[in-house]
Amino acid sequence: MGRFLVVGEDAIRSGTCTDIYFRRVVEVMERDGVNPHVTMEVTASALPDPWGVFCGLDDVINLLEGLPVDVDAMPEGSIFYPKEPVLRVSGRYRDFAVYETAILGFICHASGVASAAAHMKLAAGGRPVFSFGSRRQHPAIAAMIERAAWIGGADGASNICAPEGIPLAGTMPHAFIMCYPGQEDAWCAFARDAGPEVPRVMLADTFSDEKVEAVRAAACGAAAVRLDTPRSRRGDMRAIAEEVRWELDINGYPDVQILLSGGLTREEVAAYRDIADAFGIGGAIASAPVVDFSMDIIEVDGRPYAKRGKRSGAKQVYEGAGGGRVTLPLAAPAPEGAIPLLAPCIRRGAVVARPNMEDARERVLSRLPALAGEE
Ligand SMILES: O=P(O)(O)OC[C@H]1C[C@H](OP(=O)(O)OP(=O)(O)O)[C@H](O)[C@@H]1O
Ligand SMILES: [Zn+2]
Repeated sequence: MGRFLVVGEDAIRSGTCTDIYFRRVVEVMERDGVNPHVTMEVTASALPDPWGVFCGLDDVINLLEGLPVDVDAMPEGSIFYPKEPVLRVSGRYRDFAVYETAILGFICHASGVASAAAHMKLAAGGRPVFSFGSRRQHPAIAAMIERAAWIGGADGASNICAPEGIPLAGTMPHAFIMCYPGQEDAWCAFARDAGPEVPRVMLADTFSDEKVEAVRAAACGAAAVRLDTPRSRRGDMRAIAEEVRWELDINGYPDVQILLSGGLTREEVAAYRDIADAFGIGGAIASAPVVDFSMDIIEVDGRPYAKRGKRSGAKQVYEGAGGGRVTLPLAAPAPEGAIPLLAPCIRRGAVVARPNMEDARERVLSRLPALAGEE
């Protein structure tokens, strides 16, 4: 273990970062010479919302590359529904058993974040949503969090360690304001000295009433004000934002925008999207509940075989022209005109298709309008 309590890549890659029972049963099976060829499928029996966004496949492919397994999966960014297989792994059980923990960990966490970002994006009704919550998670996974938020549809991320290609978004912390004699000193310093590419978004909730500070910040060159009003003062946040809008307009700042942040929920974003110009979302995306995926044997030595509660046999998920979905046995004929969603990713250890972050994001964004009706 290095300087921080973080499990390193080697431990993950070697299968050491796993649940002890996998190691124990593999040892028993080794002694008994048991190692059947199995096919396992990953499904979520239930979801907090009608649908989720599949994410985290990139890490799974990197993990399994080179192992004697075949992997098929929905592309990252696919919308999935309860009980639909999103991933399938085939091989001799002992050759990949210990990786189940990491496989599930990668996709449960990333899919939870991406799903929350997508639902938040829908709630915002087209208004920009920025991922401000990497501070709500362990820093070692900041890049994963921001990648998943971006794939889910977030319009930018606050953590500098976000993967290349994700626009960085940030404003200013309250601490900055408090390091200057007064708000104007801080706002004017920011307006004057921040880099030319930095949007002049200024906090307008530190010491005085938001509508007063907003006009004062606008006078210091704010292009937008961020209202991060503490819960103890929040009351009717909508009314506060409406007043701020009114005062900015009547004082000659109709172009100064309003960015809301601070513990915002999906419901609040939906309620404020007509009065706010953008949202900074932390915990509601970064700390979203993980998707409760499980990984289950559904074939042994080529025969359908599943435990209670799971459907046996390898499956394919088809999407029809109108977005209708059906899950059929893999060997069944494809419905006319339907698109099969699970595609080969690894064949005998060789990667045949590698996820692409931008393709995944586009896959989500292209589906969001149709999904609005399913919220
Ligand atoms: O949705 P949340 O989980 O609340 O996080 C969203 C915002 C709110 C928080 O404000 P503060 O805690 O006031 O931090 P700062 O003053 O540094 O902006 C910080 O700016 C986060 O980026
Ligand atoms: Zn603050």
